[in-house]
Amino acid sequence: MSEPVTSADTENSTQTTQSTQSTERSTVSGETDERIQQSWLDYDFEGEPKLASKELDVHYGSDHALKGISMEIPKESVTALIGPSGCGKSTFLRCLNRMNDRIKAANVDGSVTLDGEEIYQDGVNLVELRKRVGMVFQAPNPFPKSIRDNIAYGPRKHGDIDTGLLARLSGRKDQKKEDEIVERSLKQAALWDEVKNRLDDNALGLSGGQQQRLCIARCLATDPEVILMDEPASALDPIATSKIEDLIADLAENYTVVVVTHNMQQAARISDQTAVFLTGGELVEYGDTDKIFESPESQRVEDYITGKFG
Ligand SMILES: Nc1ncnc2c1ncn2[C@@H]1O[C@H](COP(=O)(O)OP(=O)(O)OP(=O)(O)O)[C@@H](O)[C@H]1O
Repeated sequence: MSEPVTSADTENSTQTTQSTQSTERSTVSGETDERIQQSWLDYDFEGEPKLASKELDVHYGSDHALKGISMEIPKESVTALIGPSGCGKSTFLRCLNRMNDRIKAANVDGSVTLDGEEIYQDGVNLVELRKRVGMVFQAPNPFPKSIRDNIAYGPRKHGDIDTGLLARLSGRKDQKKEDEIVERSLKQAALWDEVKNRLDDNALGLSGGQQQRLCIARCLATDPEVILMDEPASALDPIATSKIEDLIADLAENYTVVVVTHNMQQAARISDQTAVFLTGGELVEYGDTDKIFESPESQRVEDYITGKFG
């Protein structure tokens, strides 16, 4: 097991030994504060982790946004990342498919592995990585193209659908493959029945909830293994939100889903495990969702989930 890298506060020092590796005492604002150094790498689950971060630090210039995050994410499950605004949830999510590489000020140190392979090593093909680890954003962002073109865009770009001259001239076979991918992806995203008769309409004509399911279908079309979702339902009404939540539960049967949410009830409803980040970019607690919400180890986590701050 690797070294403890993340610290967390508790007042009730009844922590299980499962994730506690050493303790030290310090005084904060005159009050006794038990600081516990913890590694969340030993969160106990069956099988190999799909993703693992080790001692992951992110700076934006001099701003230390994530501090020594170590955790393992089980495959084919839903992992929720919760915590107050600015605690680094989105930053952590973006580390999992190297989207932070696109942010000039971002400096990432530490390790992230996908199926045991380091994604921060030289020579990693970022297009291939982001095909395996897809992403869905907060605001639905369909391309201003037809529903069909939105779904087929990725597979065409990755060469899963041949768009070369020969394919275009011989036509039918390639069209059949495209039709199959479009239908499969829309069905997986629970949108097929609503759009099957208007695949050539502009995607911007769909409702917000439909657009978000289209974006999920677009992500699924390239056959990812992991789906990262950054507050995928925060812009949607309750009915559309409930459809997205049902969809996330279904997707977890075949995909590893990591979802950032501000909504704690949503995290409790949809996730198998929950990671609680708190101000300062620390991962304070990580474990089974039921345990986190019913009997967290950390007083700070309890205060956060009971609404005392955040
Ligand atoms: N592109 C960026 N450039 C500079 N600083 C950034 C950038 N993105 C995030 N930060 C900073 O990093 C810290 C963590 O931000 P992040 O967006 O990851 O938090 P979050 O928990 O997802 O917040 P929210 O819930 O409000 O979306 C914040 O202090 C934020 O200001």
